[in-house]
Amino acid sequence: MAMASPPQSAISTTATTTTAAVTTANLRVSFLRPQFCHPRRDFCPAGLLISSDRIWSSCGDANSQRRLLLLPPSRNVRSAAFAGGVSGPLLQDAGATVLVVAGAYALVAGFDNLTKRQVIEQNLSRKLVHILSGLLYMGCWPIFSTSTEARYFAAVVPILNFTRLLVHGLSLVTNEDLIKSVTREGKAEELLRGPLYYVLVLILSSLVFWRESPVGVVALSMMCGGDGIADIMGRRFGFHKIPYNKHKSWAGSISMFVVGFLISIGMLYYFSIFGYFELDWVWTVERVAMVAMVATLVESLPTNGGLDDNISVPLVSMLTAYLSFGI
Ligand SMILES: Nc1ccn([C@@H]2O[C@H](COP(=O)(O)OP(=O)(O)OP(=O)(O)O)[C@@H](O)[C@H]2O)c(=O)n1
Ligand SMILES: C/C(=C\CO)CCC[C@H](C)CCC[C@H](C)CCCC(C)C
Repeated sequence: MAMASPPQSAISTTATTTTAAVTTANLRVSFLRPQFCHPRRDFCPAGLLISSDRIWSSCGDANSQRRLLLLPPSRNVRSAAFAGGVSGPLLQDAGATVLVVAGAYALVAGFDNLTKRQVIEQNLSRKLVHILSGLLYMGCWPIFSTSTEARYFAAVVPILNFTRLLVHGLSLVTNEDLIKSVTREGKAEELLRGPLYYVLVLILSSLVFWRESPVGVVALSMMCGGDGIADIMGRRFGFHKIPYNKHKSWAGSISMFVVGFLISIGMLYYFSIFGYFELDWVWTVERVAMVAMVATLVESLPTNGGLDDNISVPLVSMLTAYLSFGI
């Protein structure tokens, strides 16, 4: 990220002290429009704009459209679980990891059970697992501690699922239940495509963006909620096909745009409640709408069996969100 390089003469003692005290890994971020910038600020060498209680990072020159507010972990961040200092961050993260691993296992087993009992058909089960697993996974992020290592603990869950998919996909171990819940045709090797890419994206998002950036939150919302609903709605109501792709329908794409947009806004609001970032909502709605539009367009394109939606949708969402949000 390009940081403004402020004049050396403008460095204040307060700025230097505060900068030293704050490590990047422990910072929370806020994306605000220029008019939200704190009026009282001095420059420091790292490109951080220091105010009395907040640290601003400039993503360009002084007139840049983007401003990034970095906050040290503080009283503002709410921990959803294991509150209090008794357990310590390590224990909290270990507990949260065990809980989410169990949740992931229960989700897949639960949908397998529903499919076996013929409560829902296999394809609907697969799409509901697609929608719910990523969204619930993201929804669990606040139960991890505010420590630097928290994201690595959280990433353990998709990493374990990655290993599980690999082992079963390569038929090293056979588990018909897993195959039934997450594949289209019930073939083991299918685990090595869509589902594997899906968990890879979860790993990437938690390690790179974590809960501190709207980029990962929006990309996962589009992949899980948007792309998942396009299939469900498209298969049921997709009578009118898109002119350039006879396999996709207006109903699927419009549902993807609307639901992906709403879930993205909902998830951003959810994380802002916990204080991980603050957003100017009018500005955010515009940008999320743009990301949803680009992701929907890319999803609707013919691929001829090429690029999987679980790669194209999150990657293009990340890129668009990165360009529009600024990080
Ligand atoms: N914009 C969209 C997206 C999907 N669909 C419907 O949902 C089905 C599955 O779409 P998609 O998930 O893109 O297909 P595949 O990649 O073949 O399947 P999957 O990703 O689920 O493995 C399509 O055949 C179509 O009926 C649609 O109508 N409009
Ligand atoms: C069917 C899928 C993709 C095809 O488009 C999704 C596959 C999902 C994985 C097998 C399971 C992933 C679990 C998540 C990493 C964690 C979910 C935790 C939550 C608490 C349920």
